[in-house]
Amino acid sequence: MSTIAAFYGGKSILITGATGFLGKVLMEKLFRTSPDLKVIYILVRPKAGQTLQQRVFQILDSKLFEKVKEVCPNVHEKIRAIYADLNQNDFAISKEDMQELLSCTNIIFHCAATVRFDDTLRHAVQLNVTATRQLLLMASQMPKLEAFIHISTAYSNCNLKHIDEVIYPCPVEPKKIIDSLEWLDDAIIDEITPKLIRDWPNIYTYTKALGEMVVQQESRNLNIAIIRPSIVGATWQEPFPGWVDNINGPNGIIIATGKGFLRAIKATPMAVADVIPVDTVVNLMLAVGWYTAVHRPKSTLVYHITSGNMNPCNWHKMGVQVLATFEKIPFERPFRRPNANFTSNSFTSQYWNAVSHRAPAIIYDCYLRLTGRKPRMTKLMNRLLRTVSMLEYFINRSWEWSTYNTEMLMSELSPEDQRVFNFDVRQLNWLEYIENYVLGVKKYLLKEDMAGIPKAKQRLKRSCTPYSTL
Ligand SMILES: CCCCCCCCCCCCCCCCCCCCCCCC(=O)SCCNC(=O)CCNC(=O)[C@H](O)C(C)(C)COP(=O)(O)OP(=O)(O)OC[C@H]1O[C@@H](n2cnc3c(N)ncnc32)[C@H](O)[C@@H]1OP(=O)(O)O
Ligand SMILES: NC(=O)C1=CN([C@@H]2O[C@H](COP(=O)(O)OP(=O)(O)OC[C@H]3O[C@@H](n4cnc5c(N)ncnc54)[C@H](OP(=O)(O)O)[C@@H]3O)[C@@H](O)[C@H]2O)C=CC1
Repeated sequence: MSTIAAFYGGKSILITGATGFLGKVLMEKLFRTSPDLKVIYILVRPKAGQTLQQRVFQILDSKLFEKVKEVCPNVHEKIRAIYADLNQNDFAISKEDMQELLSCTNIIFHCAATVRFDDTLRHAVQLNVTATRQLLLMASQMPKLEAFIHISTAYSNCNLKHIDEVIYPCPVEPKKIIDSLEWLDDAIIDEITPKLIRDWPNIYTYTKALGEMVVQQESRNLNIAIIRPSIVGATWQEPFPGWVDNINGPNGIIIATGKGFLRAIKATPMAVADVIPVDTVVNLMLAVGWYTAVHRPKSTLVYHITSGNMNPCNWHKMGVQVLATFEKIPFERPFRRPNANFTSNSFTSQYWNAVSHRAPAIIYDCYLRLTGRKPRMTKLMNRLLRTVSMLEYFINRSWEWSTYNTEMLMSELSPEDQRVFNFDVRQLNWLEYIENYVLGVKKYLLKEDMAGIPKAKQRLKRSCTPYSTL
């Protein structure tokens, strides 16, 4: 019997960000391995015209939860969705709900965040910093709380090259920033943002660093741990390979390349592609929750969950395998035959953008106009190139993350826990993982029918553009 799975039995667990990519996989694993847990409280806001209940039903009815329904048939009764907006005071939680959360919660997993690179400083601070402070305040009033697990990112200190499992101080105190955002108007905030974020590449990574500082400052006597994943990718093994549900990180690039929109990118081929499967991250989170609650380390431990130092893959290898997979399982109705070039030279990159991206988009829009249709390709291409430019920082550099705490934790697990909550990324076979990843993007994101593959392959054979060697 797994010690970790048994630990979560009978527990009341509070998850923020449960409707997000990581949150869903976390809930799935919890229900599957500890079906006797008492309840999972999730803080949810209504969204896109859906009520809280509709959002929960949609998640539980998805393919991701198919196995859970076999193991835990009463899963619907074990999820308690609580109306909450983390942007508001006290999260706009009702008094009764707040009372229940304060008196019953045993473990908190704080996953909610804005992960947009282009968010406003005001909104990103509100969600990634102030809301974290507010949640810690709530946690300090929970008599039954055993552990508070805060999810950060391995890139919260990406202004450094070597990153240890410690909390680094930020140049400006989070409290000062929170206070000043209360009275500064948006125009002034926009003006001072570059000065504040200094050598961080975007507001997201900067506010995640501030969030960690808040955790350190407001930890009181709580049992806290911080987890820093690198680029979270599709599932590796559980509940099945290749599950993915948003267009963040590599996902959007895989779609754009597979559909033939994107054919060149400014990337350093030998830079480490530090992708980490989402199920690996979740396994570590659950192991950390157990360890923090049971072993009560004296200080807040930081855990890196990255792939680069244990089992490195680079962008070249990843790109080659992604392209090879498009040959076997092409996406439907591509704009052009998928092709790819990596260049680390800015001039060459601009050349490719003009010749291989903007010009074909303009020509295609002319064709649409001539045939009486609305032009759309130039707009789409501009948006895509803007997205790519925001990711460039991360695909042209490599970082070294130390993983002493993560390795220590692995050695603390029983053989059974090492199997059930496997976060040993050395066992990952990249070629197999990437193939499943691309297949997952096709199935779960693009929702393309696998029966269409032979036809798509035939179409690909007829197009003559050769693949580049990257
Ligand atoms: C050609 C060469 C390639 C050759 C090789 C082949 C591929 C090889 C694979 C390798 C790829 C290499 C690139 C990988 C780069 C990875 C770097 C990642 C770095 C991460 C570092 C930090 C990690 C983290 O800690 S956090 C997670 C990362 N966060 C993000 O990734 C967020 C980044 N995104 C943004 O900030 C924004 O989305 C932005 C600014 C990029 C774009 O904003 P914009 O306003 O233009 O668009 P959106 O509003 O976001 O959406 C556009 C469009 O999509 C719809 N949409 C949004 N979300 C979803 C969803 N979940 N599912 C489905 N659809 C979604 C949205 O509704 C919009 O549609 P409309 O119809 O237009 O409304
Ligand atoms: N994905 C990645 O590559 C990486 C992610 N991380 C970290 O992991 C965590 C989870 O990321 P991920 O799952 O990818 O992100 P998602 O964007 O998929 O999920 C974000 C979650 O936060 C919730 N949320 C956002 N704003 C509010 C609000 N005002 N009130 C209530 N809930 C809100 C969202 O709810 P809603 O559904 O209503 O929008 C959603 O559930 C984050 O802390 C992120 O920084 C770290 C490294 C890499």
